[in-house]
Amino acid sequence: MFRILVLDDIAQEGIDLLEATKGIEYEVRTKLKGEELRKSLNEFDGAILRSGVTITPESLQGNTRLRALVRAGVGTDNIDKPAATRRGIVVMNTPGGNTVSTAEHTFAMLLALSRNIAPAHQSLVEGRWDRKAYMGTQVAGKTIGIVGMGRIGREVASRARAFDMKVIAFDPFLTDDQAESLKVERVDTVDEMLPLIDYLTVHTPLTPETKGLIGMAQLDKVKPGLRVINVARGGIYDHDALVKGLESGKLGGVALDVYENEPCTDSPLFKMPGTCCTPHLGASTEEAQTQVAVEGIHLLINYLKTGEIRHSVNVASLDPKTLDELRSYLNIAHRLGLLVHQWHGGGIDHVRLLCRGVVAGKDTRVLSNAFCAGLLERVVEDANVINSEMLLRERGIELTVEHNTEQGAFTSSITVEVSGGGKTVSAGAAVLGHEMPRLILLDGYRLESFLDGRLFVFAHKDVPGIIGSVGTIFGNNGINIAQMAVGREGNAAGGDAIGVLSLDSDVPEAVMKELMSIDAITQAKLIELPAAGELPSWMS
Ligand SMILES: NC(=O)C1=CN([C@@H]2O[C@H](COP(=O)(O)OP(=O)(O)OC[C@H]3O[C@@H](n4cnc5c(N)ncnc54)[C@H](O)[C@@H]3O)[C@@H](O)[C@H]2O)C=CC1
Ligand SMILES: O=C(O)C(=O)COP(=O)(O)O
Repeated sequence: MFRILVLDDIAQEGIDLLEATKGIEYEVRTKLKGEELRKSLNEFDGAILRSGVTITPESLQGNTRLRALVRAGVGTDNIDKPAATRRGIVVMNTPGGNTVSTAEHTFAMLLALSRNIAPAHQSLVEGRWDRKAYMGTQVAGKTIGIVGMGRIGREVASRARAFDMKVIAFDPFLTDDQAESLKVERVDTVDEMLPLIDYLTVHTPLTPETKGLIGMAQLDKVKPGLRVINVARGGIYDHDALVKGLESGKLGGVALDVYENEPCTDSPLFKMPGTCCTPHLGASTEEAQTQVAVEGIHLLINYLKTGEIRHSVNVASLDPKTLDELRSYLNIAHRLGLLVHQWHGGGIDHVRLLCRGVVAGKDTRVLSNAFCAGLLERVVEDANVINSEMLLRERGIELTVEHNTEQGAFTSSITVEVSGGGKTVSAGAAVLGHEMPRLILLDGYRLESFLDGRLFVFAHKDVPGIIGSVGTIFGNNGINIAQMAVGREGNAAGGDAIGVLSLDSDVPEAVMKELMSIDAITQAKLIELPAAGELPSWMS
């Protein structure tokens, strides 16, 4: 049974979906913050939220249960993503669901500003019939500047064109070809468009580059009377510059849907003429809310039940097809991580992963995540496929991933090498048949061994009788050997070799000592791997 927490008001259709899904329990707890939020998050496997709740590092402090946070909407700026990643929590959003509604709201604001809709309505509420005071401006023939030509920016552009407006756009990722096909004029900087435009609308996240995009300095560059609209994120326009711009007439109107601190009920702008403000309503339509709630709940349930990751903003996506194709390779990558961690046994500073054959052409980021999870799992509490690569890099461990799509002896194989403390160990694995993970390489020696359960690994001199001596000690102590593999240097006896025995039971300390006393053995270790067919919780 998975438990899901609904942290914000989401559409009933999303709640109905939770209700109808077997194996899911849910609770709605809105307006949570502080300690109450922290405690609640630790009682659930997944949570869904909108912009009404803020997930800080403190909200996730001590969390051992939560696996996924889904934003029913676009902006995930209210979720501390590094903190979530560190805790192994995948963060997903529903990017397309509210695009059209937000573009429509932008246009509603633009038209409301142009025709003084809000104050004119208010004048009637107050019993005044004053047509002269509310003379407007026609939008046809005017020029609009759009900063951010992503999903919403493009929808706004197409609506502006339908209103016979000229569109000038800035987005660092907008190419000339795209601009041509979108019928917009592309510019290289925001400053370039400022003297040319009658309206400015922004559709970017709040980033260090977009924060204060319109500030005091920009007021000197604008065409006087510019009307500005922000339905993206508070802070993109500098608040004081907006006030100053309206007072001086440099700005002819300000429409805001979003604020630096929300909820925001107290701003000098609300009372100024020439403004039109709404309380973050861009995505608040029945259509958008139904779509983001249903999609968000699907994302949560699919991740918890199958491991499928879509629209993640903090880890690589893992769609059902890729998950299916890679499942057995994720499994061996994870097992290799566990194996080399134990075989190396010391501090690691460099990790190398080589994907070879068919698998090298797939999404190897998830494979390296699975390997890193295995590598850290026994030393870092809660290391998993979501956070392990970040944890590895935070510990100053360098990770390199190489690909070679040429097939070797196997259709696909994964080889890993870890170094540190003057020691390097390596291991390779492949999947035989349908789902049989096999160790095919250890410290450069070719062999073929099981990659599960309890393994006794011993480096030794390839001299006659060594296998017999090891077998006798295990036999005398009632420890059954299920499978045995030996790899050695070249074809001749007498060199260095490595042996891997699969054991049916544990090896007591005293027996290990006895084994280590065999002269020809130079190094031996007992390695614990998941049982055959056992998958880590994040993959099952
Ligand atoms: N008011 C509301 O209720 C809603 C607000 N939003 C906000 O709208 C914004 C845009 O959403 P989408 O279009 O869906 O996102 P998107 O990711 O499709 O588009 C964002 C665009 O901004 C561009 N960009 C990033 N940095 C830039 C910069 N410094 N200068 C110019 N362009 C830059 C990106 O290249 C991208 O094309 C987001 O911040 C989102 O949170 C989204 C939905 C509802
Ligand atoms: O999707 C977004 O980024 C939004 O800003 C919409 O916010 P909301 O879900 O309406 O709180």
